[in-house]
Amino acid sequence: MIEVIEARKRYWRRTILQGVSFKAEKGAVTCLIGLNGAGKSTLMKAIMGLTPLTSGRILIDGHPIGPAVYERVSFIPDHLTLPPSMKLWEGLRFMADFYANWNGEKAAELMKFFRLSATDRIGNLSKGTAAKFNLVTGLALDSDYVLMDEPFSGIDMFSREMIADVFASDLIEGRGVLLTTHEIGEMEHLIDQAVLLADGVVLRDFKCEAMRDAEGKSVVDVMREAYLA
Ligand SMILES: Nc1ncnc2c1ncn2[C@@H]1O[C@H](COP(=O)(O)OP(=O)(O)OP(=O)(O)O)[C@@H](O)[C@H]1O
Repeated sequence: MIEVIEARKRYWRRTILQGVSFKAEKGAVTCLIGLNGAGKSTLMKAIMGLTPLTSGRILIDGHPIGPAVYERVSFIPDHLTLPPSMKLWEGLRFMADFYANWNGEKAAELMKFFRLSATDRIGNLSKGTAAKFNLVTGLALDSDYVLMDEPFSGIDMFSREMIADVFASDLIEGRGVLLTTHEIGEMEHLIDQAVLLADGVVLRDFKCEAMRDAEGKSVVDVMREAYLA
């Protein structure tokens, strides 16, 4: 389980997170929702140790974040970070050389799943294809948790469906997924838990199925209530 406990973050004089707490369970898809600038990416980066919290704690399966736990968590940012001059196969080789927990078989399976061509150059990929390759590089790491920042952003409907299929496949099963997205409508059925952020605090934190069963509300319904109230 990823536990974020009373996370506070200040950039200079601006307070972005004012005591955010939530849990993202293994085997579940947890979605961080918030309007632009709510601090979603900041939280993701803090979990990966890429930006320090001003105060608060983050635990992965009970252990404070640090080098020992990073192999168990992979982070898929909202853009590809591999050099544009590389061909896809070179990017995969780079990942294999760099990460001890790289799983070549999984990478090959994902390349096939997304119908990507290993001889294409990263810099020439369309936005949606780059997003798919970005997912390949993150999901082919054998990690217990996967963090994804806006995996559906700017991607056409069919590519989104393809990415959604990965969520339902054994490539994800058993792992904990924490993602941010603006495209909540179509992706709602993939999400187990939603955490709504605003003004640096958690407005709502709920299990989607229980919310549907108990109150007949979709995630979008709860978002309307929370953000338009
Ligand atoms: N390095 C930084 N220095 C100063 N301010 C920053 C820095 N990084 C982020 N911020 C500010 O922190 C706030 C939260 O940013 P963050 O990227 O976490 O939001 P977000 O919820 O991911 O937004 P979006 O939905 O637009 O991606 C924003 O107002 C942003 O301008």
